Amino acid sequence: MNSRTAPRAPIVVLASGTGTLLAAILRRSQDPASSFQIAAVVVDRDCGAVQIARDAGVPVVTCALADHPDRAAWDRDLAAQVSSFAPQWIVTAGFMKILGPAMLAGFAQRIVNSHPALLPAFPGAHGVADALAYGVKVTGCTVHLVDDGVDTGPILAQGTVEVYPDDTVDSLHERIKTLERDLLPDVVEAVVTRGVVTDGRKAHLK
Ligand SMILES: Nc1nc2c(c(=O)[nH]1)N[C@@H](CN(C=O)c1ccc(C(=O)N[C@@H](CCC(=O)O)C(=O)O)cc1)CN2
Ligand SMILES: NCC(=O)N[C@@H]1O[C@H](COP(=O)([O-])[O-])[C@@H](O)[C@H]1O
Repeated sequence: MNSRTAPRAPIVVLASGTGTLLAAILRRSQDPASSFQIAAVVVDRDCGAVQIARDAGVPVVTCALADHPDRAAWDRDLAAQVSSFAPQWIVTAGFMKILGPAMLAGFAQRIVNSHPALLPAFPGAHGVADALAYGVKVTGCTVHLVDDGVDTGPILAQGTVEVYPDDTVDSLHERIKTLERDLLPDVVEAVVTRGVVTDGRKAHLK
């Protein structure tokens, strides 16, 4: 049985949804061979991710936009809360808020997001519905670095999913999530252990 002696890199996961991507990252972190640990889960609303974190004994912080006077104050508070856990990397796993200047300055090039479409196609909060409505035959997911745009950051990995004629948003999204639950933990392990080289728009795992 591999038993790590090296300290595990702390990461913070941001979530807003059912939390199945968080659960996948959590499972990977609990593998004796993994190189990272989840120091905290930060949510912007009450959601399924909260109970998943609590059941695993992971600290949960809620930072809701409605609890702040404006978006900039929310962004600053979010950055302060995340910083308090001294993470090496941040992962947005179904986090449904666009991060602002405070978060991006505080963690430049250290935020990884998983998006349920093949970027640059179908960015935004409704990527699966937009791809289905467009009539694409193939879609998928994209794991990328987060920048000041919306889903415009350098791409680290992608996976493809065939679209079936009878697909609904839910059936297609579930197949995409199945892909993400493998790809995102793989990328997290890779960025923690190998790091990332960026060259303009392009990014490569070392
Ligand atoms: N600065 C960035 N922040 C975030 C990015 C990013 O690429 N740059 N990715 C998102 C995740 N995401 C897509 O993968 C995404 C999530 C939400 C939205 C959005 O339009 N949110 C609205 C509110 C929607 C809601 O509350 O339901 C908003 O923030 O006003 C776009 C893309 C994580 N953050
Ligand atoms: N644009 C952001 C976005 O749509 N993110 C998507 O939210 C889902 C979260 O699933 P989960 O709540 O089951 O982990 C994932 O499919 C992720 O790609």
